[in-house]
Amino acid sequence: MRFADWEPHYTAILEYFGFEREADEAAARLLADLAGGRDDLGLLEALIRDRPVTVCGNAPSLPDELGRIEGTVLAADAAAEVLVNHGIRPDAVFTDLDGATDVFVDLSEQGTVMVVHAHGDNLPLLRHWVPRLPGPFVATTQAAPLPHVHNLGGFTDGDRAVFAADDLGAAEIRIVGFDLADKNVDPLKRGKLFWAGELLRLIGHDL
Ligand SMILES: Nc1ncnc2c1ncn2[C@@H]1O[C@H](COP(=O)(O)OP(=O)(O)OP(=O)(O)O)[C@@H](O)[C@H]1O
Ligand SMILES: Nc1nc2c(c(=O)[nH]1)N=C(CO)CN2
Repeated sequence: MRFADWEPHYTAILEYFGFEREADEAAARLLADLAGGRDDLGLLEALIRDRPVTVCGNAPSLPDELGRIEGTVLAADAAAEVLVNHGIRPDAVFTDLDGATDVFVDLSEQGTVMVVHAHGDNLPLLRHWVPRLPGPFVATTQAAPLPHVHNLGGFTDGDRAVFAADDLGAAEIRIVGFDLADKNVDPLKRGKLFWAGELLRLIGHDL
């Protein structure tokens, strides 16, 4: 999605949550510095283009849906750990790092593409984790893109993975481990899941 098409949705999200665009922009600049020019978007695209892709969210239903996974596996944040615990190494992990553990470092060492998202509320996490991830790396922002910091559209880790699969030409996108009506989450998370649903509908996924 072009930034001009994404921007109205982004502005609405900033307003809804009271997030600051300037803070997101500062985070994107920090991530650009920390990444030091690493940019494996081409590798991510090669994993996705013309292939069936499964995006795994971290709803409590994920373990029961593992049998539906096929093709390239994109994990949303802590869903990666659930997959690893069931013997599945994701091809890429989309993360703002709030679910990061040393499992992410192991995955990075094994060649999983880490798609790390900068926003105004994760600067300390970026500083902590980015230097510890040695493998393939893609930097993303929800604000205007910078050189080597991409904006493929989307907001939460899960819907951003679906936007990336869509943008990078997946042959088919299967979505598992998403429960956007989950009541066992705090109000902030409920708002994020609401927006995930709105954004996914925009690109033809009505969950
Ligand atoms: N019921 C659910 N609970 C949690 N995550 C869900 C759910 N349904 C779908 N997801 C997707 O799974 C992603 C990863 O979930 P995780 O629990 O790791 O959330 P998170 O790190 O708090 O995510 P985010 O920071 O994007 O809100 C979420 O970003 C969301 O897109
Ligand atoms: N500023 C800001 N941006 C975000 C945040 C957040 O908590 N703060 N959380 C996200 C996904 O959970 C995505 N983007």
